[in-house]
Amino acid sequence: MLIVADENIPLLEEFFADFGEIRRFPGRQISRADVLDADILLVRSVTKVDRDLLEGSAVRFVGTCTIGTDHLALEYFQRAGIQWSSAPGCNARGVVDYVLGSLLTLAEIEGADLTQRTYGVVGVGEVGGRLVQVLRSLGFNVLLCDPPRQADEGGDYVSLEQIIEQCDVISLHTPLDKTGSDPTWHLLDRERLNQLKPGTWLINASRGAVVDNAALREVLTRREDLQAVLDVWEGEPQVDVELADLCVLATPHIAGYSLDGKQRGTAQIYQALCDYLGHLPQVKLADLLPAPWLAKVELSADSDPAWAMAMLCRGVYDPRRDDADFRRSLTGSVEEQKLAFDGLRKNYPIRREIEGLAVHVDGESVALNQLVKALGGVLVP
Ligand SMILES: NC(=O)c1ccc[n+]([C@@H]2O[C@H](COP(=O)([O-])OP(=O)(O)OC[C@H]3O[C@@H](n4cnc5c(N)ncnc54)[C@H](O)[C@@H]3O)[C@@H](O)[C@H]2O)c1
Ligand SMILES: O=C(O)[C@H](O)[C@H](O)COP(=O)(O)O
Repeated sequence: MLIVADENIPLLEEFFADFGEIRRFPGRQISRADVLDADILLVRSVTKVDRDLLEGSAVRFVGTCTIGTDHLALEYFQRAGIQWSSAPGCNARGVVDYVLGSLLTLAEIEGADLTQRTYGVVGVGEVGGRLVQVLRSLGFNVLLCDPPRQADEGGDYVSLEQIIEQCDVISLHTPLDKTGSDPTWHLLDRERLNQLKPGTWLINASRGAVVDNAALREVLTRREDLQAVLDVWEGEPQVDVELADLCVLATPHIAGYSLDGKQRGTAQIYQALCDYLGHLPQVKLADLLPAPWLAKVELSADSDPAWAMAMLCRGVYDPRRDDADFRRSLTGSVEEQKLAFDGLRKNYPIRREIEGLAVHVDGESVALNQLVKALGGVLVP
């Protein structure tokens, strides 16, 4: 069996070597010729997998080791009888950690109290759902917007208009969808961006085109009260440098790039391929994931909870480093910038997740115990 794979998929050898030959290519360059004889195609988000790529090839299974599926032509797969799988939720926690780190930076710059703000989560699926859970467990006021879920399940949802009207912080977690009953392409268009409440913080770690980037640049230029954090960009790997300059944090689509998230993505596609082929899975992620460098944190029971939150989150992950690396890369020619965007992602440093962090609180503190649990940490004796 021939497997063609994006070279940036971690643990390819460990998970897939037993199935046959693996040929690796840079994800953006996988071509018709490369996949012609392949049985299996394994990609990440940067490979557009459509009829142009696959027609006439032997590919019968496509696995994307990512949450997003906007790079896959799913209707064509169905017509052509090609099985596929994505990796739902694999790196959702990494995105939550990114949002938490961004909130800490925004609060520091603005002198704001995170407990006093109203949060709007737009898209309450794998990522948004986990984010809502963490924010609410921290005692924050959170409004939810998810028209498809609202239509299916009813419940405690508000409209995007209400989010824009009432929220101090808006975090976007929808898929990128140009069609359907609730399209998200330019969900935040010029009109909606202009309506943002004074002082709104806007975070986009979903897909670049969920926000009209040109309109955002124009609005941020006029309105100094707004603060934006962007991890994703229209036209990646090319980035609007002026827009990046206007953002508080700007990063090269790495919100979900925890080691755990990336390896989980591979493991989920391995499981899906085993199901497709009727194989009994032999490889377990738990045997491959290394122990985290930060093994355990000790907090004194009289620590200030706001300080403790910053320590715990930033001790595991602080997006300011990614922001600094990215900004340094935005100085060369457009071609150099595009290469740097991919280079920063390819050579991304090891980063782990807050969930599962072992924390010992030395003494009695209900507030600290609640904080650790809210962040997903594990209280240890
Ligand atoms: N930056 C990163 O590194 C990174 C990492 C992981 C995921 N993502 C992206 O984040 C997004 C969310 O991922 P997910 O796993 O939570 O997806 P998901 O499919 O689990 O959840 C998306 C939610 O958005 C809702 N939704 C759809 N259209 C909507 C609309 N018009 N308004 C409001 N809500 C709408 C859906 O009903 C669903 O509940 C995706 O675009 C994904 O590609 C980015
Ligand atoms: O959709 C996803 O899972 C994320 O956006 C993921 O971080 C994309 O990473 P890439 O496939 O571009 O390496």
